[in-house]
Amino acid sequence: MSPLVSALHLYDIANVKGVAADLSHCNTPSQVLDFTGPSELANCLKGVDVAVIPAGVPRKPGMTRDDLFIINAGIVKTLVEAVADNCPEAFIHIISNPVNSTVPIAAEVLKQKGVYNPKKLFGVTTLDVVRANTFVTQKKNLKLIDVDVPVVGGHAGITILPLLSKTRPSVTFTNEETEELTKRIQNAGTEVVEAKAGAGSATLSMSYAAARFVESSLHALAGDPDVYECTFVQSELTELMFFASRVKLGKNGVESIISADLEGLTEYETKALEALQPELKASIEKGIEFVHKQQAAAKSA
Ligand SMILES: NC(=O)C1=CN([C@@H]2O[C@H](COP(=O)(O)OP(=O)(O)OC[C@H]3O[C@@H](n4cnc5c(N)ncnc54)[C@H](O)[C@@H]3O)[C@@H](O)[C@H]2O)C=CC1
Ligand SMILES: O=C([O-])CC(=O)C(=O)O
Repeated sequence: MSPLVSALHLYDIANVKGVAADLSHCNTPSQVLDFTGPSELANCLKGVDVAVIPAGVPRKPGMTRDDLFIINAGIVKTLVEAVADNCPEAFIHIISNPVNSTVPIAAEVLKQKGVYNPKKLFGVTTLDVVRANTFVTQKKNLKLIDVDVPVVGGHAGITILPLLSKTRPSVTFTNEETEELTKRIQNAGTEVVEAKAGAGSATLSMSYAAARFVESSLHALAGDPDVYECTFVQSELTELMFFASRVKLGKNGVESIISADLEGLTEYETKALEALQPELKASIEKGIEFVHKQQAAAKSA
């Protein structure tokens, strides 16, 4: 790995074994980073090319991802402020939920700091693709390495939309299979939360997904011309300000958004795409409003 390309997982580095991380300039042990204060955080962020933010509380059974907003919104805002101040050119990967709102929060913070680059802010939705690929592989007796299902929309419930008709290699599904697989992929996070019965949400699979997305980012930064991932980014694919889709990654972040995935959708996918938009719009607006309210409160204080 080029010394210029370093990745910093802002918290719980042990969770992302396999991520290429250059933490030599940090004073803390690299296994578990426990930032003791803003100056240590600032030191660790200097010169970082990829900053990953997974900090925050996970769900317990019965909660939606949106129920985490009340705690995680402020955490993400604070950490993105630190990224803006110390490594404004970095790719920023937001894992903390609710991703549908925390990414818009991050965008507003970066705008306030005058360093927003929409091509370098990513909501990490890789786990949805990992799950879609796994479940399709199991259902159709394929080889996991061959399968790629684009997952678009957002990262919560019905906003997660696997485009099964666009599966590569080409696979056909009955209506029942499409419905069953779509629901399974949309509910997979909740399935894990319930199985863990209060002990948190997906961690190992998330670590794998985070590592995959960081590795793809490092390849893009290193000049690899063929890097594609699904991610929740500022987008003009729909009327929504942010939308997850396949994107081509390059040295400067998002090089292009792959619009072809939304062409020629099945009737099921078209309806699901329409149905997800009001919920996703509300989550995006909630994130933006949170930052604006905090800004107004700070001004009047
Ligand atoms: N985007 C995705 O696909 C996924 C997102 N998640 C989300 O990732 C987040 C973390 O989940 P887990 O790692 O399982 O939770 P966890 O409880 O195991 O770890 C959270 C970490 O955040 C740290 N933290 C809490 N407040 C902080 C602050 N103010 N500043 C810095 N660090 C702070 C905690 O000390 C802890 O180390 C949750 O919001 C969860 O919903 C989890 C899985 C998948
Ligand atoms: O479901 C959760 O709370 C964690 C998450 O985002 C996922 O596993 O996809």
